[in-house]
Amino acid sequence: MSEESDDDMPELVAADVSKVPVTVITGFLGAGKTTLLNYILTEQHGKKIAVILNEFGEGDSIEKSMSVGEEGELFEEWLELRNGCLCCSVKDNGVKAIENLMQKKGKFDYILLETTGLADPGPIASIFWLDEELCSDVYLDGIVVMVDAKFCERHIDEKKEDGSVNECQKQIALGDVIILNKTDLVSAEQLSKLKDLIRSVNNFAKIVETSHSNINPESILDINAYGLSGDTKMEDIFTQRGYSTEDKHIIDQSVGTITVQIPGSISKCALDDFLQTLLWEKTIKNSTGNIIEILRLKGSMCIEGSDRRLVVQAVEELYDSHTTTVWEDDQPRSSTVVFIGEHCHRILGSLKKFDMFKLAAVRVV
Ligand SMILES: Nc1nc2c(ncn2[C@@H]2O[C@H](COP(=O)(O)OP(=O)(O)OP(=O)(O)O)[C@@H](O)[C@H]2O)c(=O)[nH]1
Ligand SMILES: [Zn+2]
Repeated sequence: MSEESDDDMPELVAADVSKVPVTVITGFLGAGKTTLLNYILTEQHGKKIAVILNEFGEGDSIEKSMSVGEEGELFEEWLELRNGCLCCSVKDNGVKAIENLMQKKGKFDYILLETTGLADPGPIASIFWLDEELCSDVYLDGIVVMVDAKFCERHIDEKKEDGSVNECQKQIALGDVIILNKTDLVSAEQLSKLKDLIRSVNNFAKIVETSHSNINPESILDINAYGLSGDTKMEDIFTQRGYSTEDKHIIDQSVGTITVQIPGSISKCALDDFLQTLLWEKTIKNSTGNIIEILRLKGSMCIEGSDRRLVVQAVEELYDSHTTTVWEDDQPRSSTVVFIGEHCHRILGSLKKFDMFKLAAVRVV
């Protein structure tokens, strides 16, 4: 055991069988989310899955269908959800839906939640990730983003009047798995170009190509993207996912991914100090003078005085960390941090002002 405070002890959520995983399915209007849920509910996969459709439309209150699939049969119930913009009011509605659902615990072992096409998955993810009451029942397994292979390029490139990041880029940035759907409607060349484009925004997510949302559920369920079982592969990312956008035509978009590796160990204090400046104070600028706005961050850290890795996860301004696996004696000690967000290019100079990044090497993608 390491000698750390209780705060640093691993919350072994993944090992807690009484908790139900939630996968959030997001993606642009008409990308194929409902088709995916229908497909999963009728496939034989040995799981009893509860689906929450959160398609808010016009009107005051909409009846929502919730299906619990059990050995191919569908038990249908109706959940009443109040209407409202998903981004700001999903907390009440989403939590209520899950709470109702939890009374039927035992009848299902997995929850899939479909958001509206225009939703920002950030706030939704934070609810399932960090809401204390809810988190005793469920945990966020990951965010799956459905991308329409035919129209994504147009959406990703859209400029918002206020200059903020558009929904499409935001969704892609927050995706743990990105499903490139409707591949039947594009050529191999278009598909390859689109993949480059997606990689230029989020180079960390797994990309799966499908048509008619026809997917092996294993690629999107139980992915444990919030790393509670120990993200030991993080260190390898720096060398393995060596994708480079050099020589490729990339649109003029500001959201991107960079991976930074720091040899040796760093102090927990220095890490917290950096994360709070980056995520809360938001005062760190890149070399072009633009504030770095993080959408998603993941880190596997080697902390001074600890014999275990510390996994850090952030979604927008929220972050959380927990100790995971033990460092083996022969493993070189290092930390890897993946930043996904706005103005993440050319940030090494700014990072090096923080002690923990003095020795850092960076890979920009
Ligand atoms: N050609 C083609 N059509 C598809 C594919 N996947 C889904 N569709 C069709 O696209 C339309 C939209 O699919 P949905 O599954 O309703 O998409 P959605 O993301 O749930 O849409 P919203 O909830 O309105 O945002 C439907 O008519 C589907 O049949 C595909 O791979 N290829
Ligand atoms: Zn839908």
